[in-house]
Amino acid sequence: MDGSASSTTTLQQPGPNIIRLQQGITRTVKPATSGEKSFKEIPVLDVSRMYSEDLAEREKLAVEVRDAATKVGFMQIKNHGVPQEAIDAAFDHVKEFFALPLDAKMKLTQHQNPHFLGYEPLYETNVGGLKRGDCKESFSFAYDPDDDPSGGKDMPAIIRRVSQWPEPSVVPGYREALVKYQQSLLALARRFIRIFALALNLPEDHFDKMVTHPLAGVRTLHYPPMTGSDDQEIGLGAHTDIEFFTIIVQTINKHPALEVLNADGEWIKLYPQFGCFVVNLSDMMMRMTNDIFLSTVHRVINRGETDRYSIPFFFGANANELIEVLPSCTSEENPPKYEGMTTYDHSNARLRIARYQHPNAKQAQVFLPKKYVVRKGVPVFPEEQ
Ligand SMILES: O=C(O)CCC(=O)C(=O)O
Ligand SMILES: [Fe+2]
Repeated sequence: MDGSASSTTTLQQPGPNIIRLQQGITRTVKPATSGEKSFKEIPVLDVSRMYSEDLAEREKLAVEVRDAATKVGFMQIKNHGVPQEAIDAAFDHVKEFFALPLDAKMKLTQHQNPHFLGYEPLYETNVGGLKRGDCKESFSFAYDPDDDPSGGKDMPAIIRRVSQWPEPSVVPGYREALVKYQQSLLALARRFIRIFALALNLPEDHFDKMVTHPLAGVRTLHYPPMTGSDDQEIGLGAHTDIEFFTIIVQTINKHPALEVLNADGEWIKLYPQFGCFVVNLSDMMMRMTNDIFLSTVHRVINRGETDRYSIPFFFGANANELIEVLPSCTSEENPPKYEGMTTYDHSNARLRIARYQHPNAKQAQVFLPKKYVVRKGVPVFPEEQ
């Protein structure tokens, strides 16, 4: 699904400090040498200032975001403006859905959807290359321009992803509650990306035209308590996410479950605070910023006896947008490390590797035809029109 966990993989270690993830991505985790200590906790930011009329307030927040983005790649955000009722309603319906018998859920299997949308049962992915794999089940749905009151109009049909939903009688109100939650998160993400623009020394509206029909998919997740006493399963193995950033809400259980890898190779537990979202930067953000902003490796382990639920919202640019390294992130000593790439090509490649059991994963990759590629809404290859 859009921007979802790259369900990456295997912690093989070719060298003592190199983590090799499934997509051929490696992360070097080495003790910080610059005198600056690697992070030991995840910062909490009060983001109410993004709604301030006062630019100076928004800029102060941008400084904090830049600090978290360059040092940690993760943050918790409080006072984000999403009503608690929308969150509660989403969780109520998510719990009801996952409590259905397996055959009812399998009617929505991702294998019958070309865009990897729908239901994925326990152990379908195996991010860590373990004997049993990832002890989680999920349901994913995509951005639908018809549900977006503030955008969607210029979305080419070729990049539209159609979701599958349960019949309304199966879990009454499921689709409505989740789409409502998605809309709230979309509004939040469009606001928050303006703070990222400031944090990157860009005009505040720099990204606005790039997120008019964005990747804004949602994945609902259920992690039952892990059963095995061995270490042959995990909730979700170590990976990085795909798009610009992910916004996660989670049930708060006795044992924290989400863990974030620091530069010393230590797994730092994220203690979720009530009323906060977790925001983690993802690979397209890291690529666009020439590795200045970090897309940090993370994993989930559900210890204890309680079921855990979480709802990540994956936010990326319009799929037909060409993403290039930002000039504000380069210099003579630090030239661009990456070529431009559309969000479409980037995400599809990643999803296919992660969902290796999906029938489409084996077909040759399809790239977005050049005539659809835009830079802030303007065709990049007008001669192809
Ligand atoms: O369940 C969580 O808290 C995190 C899930 C996650 O990392 C993902 O879906 O990419
Ligand atoms: Fe993730």
